Amino acid sequence: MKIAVVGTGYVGLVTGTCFAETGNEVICVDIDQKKVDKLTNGEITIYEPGLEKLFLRNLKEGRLKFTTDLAAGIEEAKIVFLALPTPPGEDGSADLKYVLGVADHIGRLLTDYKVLVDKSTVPVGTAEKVYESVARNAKVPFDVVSNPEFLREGVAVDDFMKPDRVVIGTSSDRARKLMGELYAPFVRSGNPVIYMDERSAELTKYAANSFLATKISFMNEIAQLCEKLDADVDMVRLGIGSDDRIGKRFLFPGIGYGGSCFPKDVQALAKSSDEAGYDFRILDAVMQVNEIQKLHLLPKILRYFSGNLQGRHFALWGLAFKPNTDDIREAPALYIIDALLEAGATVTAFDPEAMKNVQQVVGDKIKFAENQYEALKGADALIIATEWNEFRTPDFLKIVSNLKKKVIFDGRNLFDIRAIGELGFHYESIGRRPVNQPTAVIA
Ligand SMILES: NC(=O)c1ccc[n+]([C@@H]2O[C@H](COP(=O)([O-])OP(=O)(O)OC[C@H]3O[C@@H](n4cnc5c(N)ncnc54)[C@H](O)[C@@H]3O)[C@@H](O)[C@H]2O)c1
Ligand SMILES: O=c1ccn([C@@H]2O[C@H](COP(=O)(O)OP(=O)(O)O[C@H]3O[C@H](CO)[C@@H](O)[C@H](O)[C@H]3O)[C@@H](O)[C@H]2O)c(=O)[nH]1
Repeated sequence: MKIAVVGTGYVGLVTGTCFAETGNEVICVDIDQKKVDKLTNGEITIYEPGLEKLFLRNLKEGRLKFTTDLAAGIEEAKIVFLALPTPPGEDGSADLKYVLGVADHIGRLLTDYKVLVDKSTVPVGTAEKVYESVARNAKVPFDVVSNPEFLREGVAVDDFMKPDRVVIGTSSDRARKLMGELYAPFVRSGNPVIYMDERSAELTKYAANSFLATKISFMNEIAQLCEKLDADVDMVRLGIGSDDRIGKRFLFPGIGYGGSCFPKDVQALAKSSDEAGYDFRILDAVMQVNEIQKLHLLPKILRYFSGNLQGRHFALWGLAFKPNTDDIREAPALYIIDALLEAGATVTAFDPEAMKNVQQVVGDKIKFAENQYEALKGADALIIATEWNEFRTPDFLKIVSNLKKKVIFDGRNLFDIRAIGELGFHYESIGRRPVNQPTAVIA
């Protein structure tokens, strides 16, 4: 089938590549000429494990093309995906200017029936708004479908190729049939395509992200309580996660959720709810807890250094909002850096993929190291903000020989408490007992 994907960012590129991989002819459209040139020349524009191989194969075999020309891009497509940004507006609601702007433009370009698909995360009622924008100028029939995307960065290819479910919101039999054909190769038995109306599909996306964010904030509160009651959150997590009704996943406490989706989507659902005259109390708590959690390590660090970080130097492992991505949007590490600098400390950071992006934001306010061990040189303590695999099993001898003292503040609970205690580290993590708490105040 011939399809077009408008917006070739994270979701657009994964969507286009994966549809090409299942034999479709895909044209991706973007307004960013530089991005389109790079992609056309075989240079991938996002870091996503496993994507480059598929991208290059489909580009080479001619199933995947890129253009800035919307008219040419959609001309022959039966289905046109809109994978455009929906950033938070000033009041927290999703800003639909990109989606509705393109919809308005597409109305003028339609020459035959097409299915237009909202792939972006959009509030309830957007499919109707898109329909109206297109209809203002369209002279041929068309349908608008809501098909929210549930992929996670870092495992996006797997999530797209083997989705837990595909949600398709449409009230048109014609659109339903075409969408069913397109997704047929992706859904295995037990992982269904779920058809519903457009509004329910739109809400499903926000409900999924908000529920997952709620799970995380809930566990972060349990972790806070563990610290107060001298319990261990890892034990509690195992204890509750083995109940199928709760499930093992997304129960990991840490320094809060970040990324381009959870923070903006929880906020947008709260705003939609407000506008609908419903006070969604849980969401307010989820956001408040997350704000507090991002800086949960700071009081621990301050306490260890007797309330004064002036002149202290810290090594920071991890900048991306989670491992296997270079994405730093709403990354907790950025909040920690700001707080440390404000307290008069200095920072040398290392991240396998995200250093370039952070450098663009913070400039020379912090230093960047070539590798994780170089970051430790002369530091008073190591802070861990992202759970990259290479940080999980480090060479502890190298840590000891580079750090000034054996002190680690771990925002992702990477190390076994007993093992790290035996190595003589002062180690503080999230919701677990501190190891080797000094009895004397550190000068
Ligand atoms: N990133 C994720 O993991 C993820 C997962 C699921 C859903 N989503 C949702 O998908 C949507 C897109 O997110 P993203 O992360 O891919 O965004 P992104 O910012 O990475 O990419 C958006 C792309 O759209 C392009 N663009 C902007 N205006 C355009 C126009 N008028 N015509 C053509 N192209 C235009 C930009 O140049 C950019 O390349 C958002 O609604 C987001 O909430 C994102
Ligand atoms: O137990 C957990 C799991 C995750 N996180 C944090 O939660 C954030 C989001 O993680 P994840 O969901 O893996 O990343 P995203 O790529 O942002 O994916 C989410 O947002 C996407 C965009 O909407 C959706 O498509 C995905 O289904 C949804 O998982 C990150 O900061 C993680 O560190 C935790 O703190 N504890």
